[in-house]
Amino acid sequence: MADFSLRQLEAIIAERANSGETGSYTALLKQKGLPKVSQKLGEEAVETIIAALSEGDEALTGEVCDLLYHLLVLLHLRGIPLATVEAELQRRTAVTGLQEKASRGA
Ligand SMILES: N=c1c2ncn([C@@H]3O[C@H](COP(=O)(O)OP(=O)(O)OP(=O)(O)O)[C@@H](O)[C@H]3O)c2ncn1[C@@H]1O[C@H](COP(=O)(O)O)[C@@H](O)[C@H]1O
Repeated sequence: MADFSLRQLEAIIAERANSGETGSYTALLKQKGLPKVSQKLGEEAVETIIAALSEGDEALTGEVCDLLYHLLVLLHLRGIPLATVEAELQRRTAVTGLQEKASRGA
């Protein structure tokens, strides 16, 4: 269990999204399309914020799982591999967050 990674969940999502199985929530989400997945991601983000501010660790962990799952489904629908996100995060480790913000001209 400790070895489980987001890469493995990404692979499960890809397999289930393309399965077309009626019992698959991932396949159902894919069928409903990017607007529905984006809406769900927003809902899960709000639920995560509420849990962070007013609920216990177990509830917050559950909401973070829902959030990460829907984020991975969104990336799948947009055709962006998790490896691309990881590569960008790795690139950003070369600078501090404030330096990165300044480089964007913000
Ligand atoms: N990690 C998840 C995961 N996290 C959350 N969810 C689903 O996300 C939904 C969020 O709950 P909500 O109450 O907000 O949504 P809802 O009311 O069901 O949906 P709406 O009516 O709002 O559209 C629930 O149906 C959860 O089951 C997930 N569904 C699937 N996975 C993973 O994806 C794999 C494949 O799932 P299937 O595609 O269903 O086989 C599973 O084995 C899991 O590993």
